[in-house]
Amino acid sequence: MGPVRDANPTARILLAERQRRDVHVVVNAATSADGKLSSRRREQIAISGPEDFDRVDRIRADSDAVMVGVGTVLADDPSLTLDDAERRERRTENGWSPNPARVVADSRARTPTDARVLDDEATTYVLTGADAPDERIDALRAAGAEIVPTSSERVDLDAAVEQLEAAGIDRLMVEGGGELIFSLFSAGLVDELSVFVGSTIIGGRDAPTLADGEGFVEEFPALALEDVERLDDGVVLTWSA
Ligand SMILES: NC(=O)C1=CN([C@@H]2O[C@H](COP(=O)(O)OP(=O)(O)OC[C@H]3O[C@@H](n4cnc5c(N)ncnc54)[C@H](O)[C@@H]3O)[C@@H](O)[C@H]2O)C=CC1
Ligand SMILES: Nc1nc(O)c(N)c(N[C@@H]2O[C@H](COP(=O)(O)O)[C@@H](O)[C@H]2O)n1
Repeated sequence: MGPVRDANPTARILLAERQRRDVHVVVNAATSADGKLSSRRREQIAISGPEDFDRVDRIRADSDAVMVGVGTVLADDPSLTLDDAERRERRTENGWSPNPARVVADSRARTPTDARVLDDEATTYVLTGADAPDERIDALRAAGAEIVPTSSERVDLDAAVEQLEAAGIDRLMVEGGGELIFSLFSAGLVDELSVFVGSTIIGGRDAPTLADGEGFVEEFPALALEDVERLDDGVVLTWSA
């Protein structure tokens, strides 16, 4: 990775940002052939297949925590736990929790108290912003969430990652959605990006894409292509950042 970054001044700036943290951040997502994460109705779509879901499960198993934005919780209600019982067992044998912890970036503490990420299967950290209502924070705490407060309107991802690191999270997998992924690139926090690109077109200017947010206009994060793999009816592309 070193020589690739050194050859690129933009990457050098991002590297300087990233060196402040030791947490390794791996972003993983599935997109349609036209780069969409889901339809404009924000309904979860089966973009990939069983081989890719197994690959996702493997990355989860190797992670200390799996993170999503609250938009994904509200749209998909994911569990973010491991499907494969043997992987859970192996983690336990290694002295880890059976499932990785879960992390939700949720500025205003909108995560529903009956969301699957708040079940008893794993520790769940909810990262909040300065404007999160106290009663919502109390409700999430009562539902079992560990609140990680930050002091900006949207979650200050740099500060939040620092707090997660202090809680023992060294390897953080991020599963989306597009708003959160853009912000992580913007903060220079991404180390690795894996995208399953499927063989379907979703279309729609309002459908979420891999990196939404405001978009970059001057400096664009540079990636180095590390691997290309055929899987299911698509391809997995892996870059280092
Ligand atoms: N195909 C795939 O691999 C995946 C698809 N998705 C899809 O993505 C869509 C959800 O994506 P989005 O709407 O983009 O929501 P998101 O999951 O990126 O969450 C965005 C929300 O997170 C909160 N947030 C707090 N701090 C933030 C920060 N610093 N930066 C950005 N957001 C911050 C805000 O409330 C913001 O509205 C759903 O349709 C879901 O189905 C989600 C995950 C994976
Ligand atoms: N890798 C992948 N392939 C697809 O085809 C998808 N639709 C998604 N979506 C995301 O996967 C997460 C599901 O989590 P659980 O299995 O419920 O734990 C969720 O975040 C979806 O948005 N991913």
